[in-house]
Amino acid sequence: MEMTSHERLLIIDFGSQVTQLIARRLRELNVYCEIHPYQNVTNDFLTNFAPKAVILSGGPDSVTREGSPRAPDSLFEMGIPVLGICYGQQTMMTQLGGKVLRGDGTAEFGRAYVTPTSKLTLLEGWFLTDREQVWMSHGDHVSEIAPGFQVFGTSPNAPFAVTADVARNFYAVQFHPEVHHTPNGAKLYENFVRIAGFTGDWTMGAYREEAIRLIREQVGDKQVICGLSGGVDSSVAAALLHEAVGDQLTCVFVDHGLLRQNEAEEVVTMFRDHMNLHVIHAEEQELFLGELEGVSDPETKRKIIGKLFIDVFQKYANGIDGAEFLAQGTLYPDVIESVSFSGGPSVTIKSHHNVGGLPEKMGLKLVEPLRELFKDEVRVLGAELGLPPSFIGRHPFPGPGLAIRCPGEITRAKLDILRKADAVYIDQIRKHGLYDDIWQAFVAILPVRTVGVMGDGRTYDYACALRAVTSVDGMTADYYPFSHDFLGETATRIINEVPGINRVTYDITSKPPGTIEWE
Ligand SMILES: Nc1ncnc2c1ncn2[C@@H]1O[C@H](COP(=O)(O)OP(=O)(O)OP(=O)(O)O)[C@@H](O)[C@H]1O
Ligand SMILES: O=c1[nH]c(=O)c2[nH+]cn([C@@H]3O[C@H](COP(=O)(O)O)[C@@H](O)[C@H]3O)c2[nH]1
Ligand SMILES: NC(=O)CC[C@H](N)C(=O)O
Ligand SMILES: [Mg+2]
Repeated sequence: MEMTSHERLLIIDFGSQVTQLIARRLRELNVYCEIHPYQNVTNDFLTNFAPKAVILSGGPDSVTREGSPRAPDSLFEMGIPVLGICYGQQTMMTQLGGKVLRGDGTAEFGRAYVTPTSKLTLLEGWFLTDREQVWMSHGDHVSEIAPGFQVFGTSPNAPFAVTADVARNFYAVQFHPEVHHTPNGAKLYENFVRIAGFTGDWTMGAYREEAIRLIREQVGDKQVICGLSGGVDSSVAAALLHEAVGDQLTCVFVDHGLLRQNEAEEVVTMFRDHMNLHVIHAEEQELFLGELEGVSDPETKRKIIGKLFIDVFQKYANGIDGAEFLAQGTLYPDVIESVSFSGGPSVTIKSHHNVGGLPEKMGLKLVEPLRELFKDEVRVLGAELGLPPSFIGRHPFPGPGLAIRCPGEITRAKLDILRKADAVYIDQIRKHGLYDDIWQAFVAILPVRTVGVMGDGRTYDYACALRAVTSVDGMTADYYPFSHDFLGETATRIINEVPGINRVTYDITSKPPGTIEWE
């Protein structure tokens, strides 16, 4: 589904680890943008996409290497503003007649300071002092700027830190304005989209209207099955579909035996009684747990679960006359990560069950009305649709559920222990009023047993890890700084209240280098 009527900005991805942050900064400015890997951006693609401006991302390759990626040459003939970042700057210079060198001891990794050398609209409001902190991550450097370009800012190891051809609206910077370590970097994007003439027409109110129209167009008079988990994404997707096609919608809530304590009852009651949705409660515990028996490899678990989800949706669709569509709450980060499946420049970290885990041939056609959105945008849309705050504010819960919080082999006994521990932990978090400060929190049961002493007796039980992170969209995350008192009290409660656990640890890994889930 494409949102064609908005002003569009194109981000050409050269494989930087932080490309999605460029998209985030733009979305915050109410500018619609899409990221596409450089391989896909041909001259024809550019013409069809009709961007109002283009940003070239950073990337791991070196423009000095023969055959390294380039932007399509026609880009520079389109008469639209272009911003090149790091690798993007380097390829722009190379393609427009400048020079880039490798080595020479001018690498910069980490913090650096840029000093302005003349006034530039792109930098307006940026230099609050005589220099700005930026984040650099480059081995190559521009040694000669292209004809038409001028220097507007320098850093000790990047004499061409900010360059521009003002007449053609081409801008090129060596640092990364999209990361938090460039504290005022958002200002550059704000100036860039202003220069390009964006009006900021990307709002959730507009999105709602347009999504409803597109769903109606796509679905016609057919029936839609919606995978409903009770999570934020599928709840918002279901509400949107319900508004669009009314009783042509049937939601299927799959209980795969990997849900949290009381989750099934809560979700089914909420949607049936309070939202008037037609919900099928699919009791498929035996199917999922049976297929997962003896499996301990994380990717194998994910693939099995992804396939079974589709089998189950298909099974229920077969029972409904005219059911041709499957709706899912897939978000933009899921899509970005799935790019690597189609040969994009970045590597696959894990297969999200609803994208990478999908079978190649499917009988049902997908309806994914949230495909362009980040999590925080989905929450705004949910509020717009009138979902209760208790649902909009829920912590995310992954489709594969407790399977990926039980590293190693999954057993029913371990799942029971995990459910109890998780319930105590979340209860603690709520009691201390911390739920809304935390982006996601859960317990993982570890595949080790440890020795303890309780009531003068020896115990030999499982260890568990508590996880709690802060984040905006799950793409990067920090661990939550609980007080020691909170951690101590929670550990005591879990050990006292949950038979089978005798040791509690707190996971203080950020993402990256860790991921949020354990598998
Ligand atoms: N137990 C389930 N039953 C039916 N569909 C599910 C289930 N779990 C996940 N899905 C489907 O997979 C999609 C992706 O799952 P994901 O966990 O990313 O989203 P969510 O559960 O809707 O929201 P959240 O990320 O807040 O948990 C969901 O939107 C939903 O369509
Ligand atoms: O629906 C989902 N299907 C999946 O296969 C999946 N894997 C991870 N997650 C959720 O995604 C966010 C980022 O997780 P990671 O840092 O562990 O990759 C976190 O919010 C995770 O809970 C998933 N959600
Ligand atoms: N972060 C980047 O885009 C790096 C570009 C290029 N690989 C360099 O080392 O200079
Ligand atoms: Mg979920």
